[in-house]
Amino acid sequence: MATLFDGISQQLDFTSCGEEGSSSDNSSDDYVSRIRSPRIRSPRICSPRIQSPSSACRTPRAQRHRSRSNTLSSPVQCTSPIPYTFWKKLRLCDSPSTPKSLLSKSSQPCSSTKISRHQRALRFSSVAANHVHAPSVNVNPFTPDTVRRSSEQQCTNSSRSDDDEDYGRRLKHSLTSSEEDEEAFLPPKRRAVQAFMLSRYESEFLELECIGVGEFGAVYKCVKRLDGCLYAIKRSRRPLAGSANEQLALKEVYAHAVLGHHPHVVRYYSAWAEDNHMIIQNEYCDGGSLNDAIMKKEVEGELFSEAELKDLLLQVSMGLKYIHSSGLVHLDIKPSNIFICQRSSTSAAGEGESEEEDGARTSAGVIYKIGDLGHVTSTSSPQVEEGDSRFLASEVLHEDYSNLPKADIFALGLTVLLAAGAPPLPQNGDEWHRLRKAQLPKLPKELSPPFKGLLQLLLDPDLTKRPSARELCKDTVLREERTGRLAAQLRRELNVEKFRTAMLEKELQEARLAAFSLKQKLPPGLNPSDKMGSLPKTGRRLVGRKTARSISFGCPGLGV
Ligand SMILES: Nc1ncnc2c1ncn2[C@@H]1O[C@H](COP(=O)(O)OP(=O)(O)OP(=O)(O)O)[C@@H](O)[C@H]1O
Ligand SMILES: [Mg+2]
Repeated sequence: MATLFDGISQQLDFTSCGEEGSSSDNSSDDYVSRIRSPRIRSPRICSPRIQSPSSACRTPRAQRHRSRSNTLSSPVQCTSPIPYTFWKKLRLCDSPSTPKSLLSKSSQPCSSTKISRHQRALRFSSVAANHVHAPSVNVNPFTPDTVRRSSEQQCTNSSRSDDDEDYGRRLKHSLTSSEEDEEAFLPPKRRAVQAFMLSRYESEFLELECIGVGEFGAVYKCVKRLDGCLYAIKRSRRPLAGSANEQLALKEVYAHAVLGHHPHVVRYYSAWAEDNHMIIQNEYCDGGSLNDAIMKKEVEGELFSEAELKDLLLQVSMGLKYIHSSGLVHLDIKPSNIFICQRSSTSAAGEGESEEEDGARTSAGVIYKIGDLGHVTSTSSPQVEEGDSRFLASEVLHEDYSNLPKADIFALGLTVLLAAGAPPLPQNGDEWHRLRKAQLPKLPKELSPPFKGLLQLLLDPDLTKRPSARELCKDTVLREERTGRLAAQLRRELNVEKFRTAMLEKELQEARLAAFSLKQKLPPGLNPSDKMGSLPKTGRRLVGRKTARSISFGCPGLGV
């Protein structure tokens, strides 16, 4: 996030921030038509549900994966940095094409006169006032309040039919009576993801490159014009309003917003809808995805060491522990949804960071973060949209949602096996079933029996035997590496302190000897201690005669 973009000189020109009513050559129509031109053509995707292991695993995801290579190569998607002449027009302040200026124009169509600061403020407040009447506000289903209310609702009202009309009526009531706020937490008519802002994306960000294409859309590495930091901006592939994908997009935003900051969860900054596309601004992870790292190792003929694999498992477990403790489950854990930050930055440290996370930060210089929250759902009232069938636990396939966190643990086990060099996972067939019986695939390098045993446990068909994320964080097999590293670090620090103490003792000894010989050489009556009065003769001490006197020779804290 904090990396400065230095290849292109940024122009944040505040000097001409000015009068939005002033004339300009730039036509806003031209601008709007430009931003409306679709960037991405997506292939058709069929129904997302999985019915049985054999047919199932040919999920839309599988098709998406196949189509990804095609889409990746499309030059249309990977927009290169906007030419200078183009983005110069999109600067924050003086462009007539910014959302702000377009807003002003629309609210005062015939004005070509300059607008005073005061007038402008009034105009904006009247625009805001108009929006006070806008009725629809999304209800985030993952906030603790909503989860509590919806489960209470389920208990007390299990027989009630929740048809749309009913929700509409309740939502209407909730808007008219503050006492009926409770009602607003029932499933509302959602605010559609629609174009209600002009291109904030282009005015606030400079697109550098396309860094990934997935089910949801394309992800771009961008620099924010205002703060100069890098972000990953995820943009939905196709217009979303009313589409099934709208739900996925909203889920991702809801989950991010509720989760807040954690060192092992990709950080979320903002989200908005633009030209019917959902746009999500996330932390940019400079090491790419774990999938990229695995492929790179494969190409180079290298393997993750067992210590690295344990570190991966431990870090992702910490992220999962956080997600699960928030009453949510990820349901799409896989290498392409785990991101890597190479730097050991302070941004890795998040709120509520505990000792174990602190350890993660200082360990190997690589921080793993869970991303892509498009499948997140709550554990108490799950709405399951199965993720990639290759990583799907069989209980989820059989619609047993009683312990969904353990499905994440299962997927994490397979993720670590892939990092350990396992062959590509099957989407169905015998091998698919063997993995669900905890039969590990052949690995290019044997793992130690305790670690292998732990991985086997993660895949256990009896989900109660799979350790929870919390238990994994404490597991001695995973922590021994870290404990060993910590012990070595402490040993180094101890040695430094010992050396420092020895040096101080030596200096002290020399100083005492020097003082003693000086005292010997001086004639009686010229004893410096007498002159300075700091060392009165024993017989003359009036106070503290029985206590030993200490003298400092420039070694603070060390008494003689
Ligand atoms: N924060 C990020 N930092 C760096 N790269 C990212 C980031 N977010 C996404 N990417 C890249 O974009 C790819 C797709 O992102 P993401 O998984 O969020 O989208 P998706 O459409 O849900 O993908 P999929 O369908 O494969 O799960 C990732 O595999 C990764 O290569
Ligand atoms: Mg993904």
